Amino acid sequence: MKTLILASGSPRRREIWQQVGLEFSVVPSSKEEVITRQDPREAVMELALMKAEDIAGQTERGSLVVGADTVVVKDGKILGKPENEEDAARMLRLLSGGRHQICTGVACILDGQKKVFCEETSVEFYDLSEEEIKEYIDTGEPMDKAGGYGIQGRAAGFIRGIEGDYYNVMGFPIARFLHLLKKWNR
Ligand SMILES: Cc1cn([C@H]2C[C@H](O)[C@@H](COP(=O)(O)OP(=O)(O)OP(=O)(O)O)O2)c(=O)[nH]c1=O
Repeated sequence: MKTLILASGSPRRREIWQQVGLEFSVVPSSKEEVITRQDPREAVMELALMKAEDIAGQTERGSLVVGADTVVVKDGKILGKPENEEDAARMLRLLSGGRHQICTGVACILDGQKKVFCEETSVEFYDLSEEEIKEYIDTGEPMDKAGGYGIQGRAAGFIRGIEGDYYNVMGFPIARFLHLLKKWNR
């Protein structure tokens, strides 16, 4: 097995990798995330690749470096992490009572070889009252998460349904990644 490096500071991604028994090191990229593309799939793949390239330049041969980036997409518009509590409330109001998508881009680099993909999951929210939104923001949970919520936390109570990979919503499509690794090792 190659040396695996997770180029992400996200505690959720670390948990998911640990859950499936991967052995890896964490080396987060400190590159600033600037979304320049309108197309969400292109945007997350570009950012994931930027994070992986940043770390791949500092690693030894034989290291597989993996970067990822997650955004929420509502009516074609990208929602990243909220800038402040008011921004989080705006995002949650937008997501209330409807369906949105989560796009996670994943970029893998091994000795200059690159593989990049994007996984999409659809999530539907129940209607949220202003009081629920305020209470949720008061927990502090929305602030470091795309779209202002965490499906793995209290926002579990907002979810009417989900179509696709749950772990993709949490920030990393683990099964598709492992499938890619198996094919790569052949
Ligand atoms: C929608 C949603 C997002 N998130 C999180 C996953 C990601 O950590 C975060 C999106 O931010 P990202 O910019 O993808 O990742 P990050 O800043 O946490 O880490 P790094 O840049 O070092 O790779 O939102 C959840 O944890 N649960 C959810 O339900």
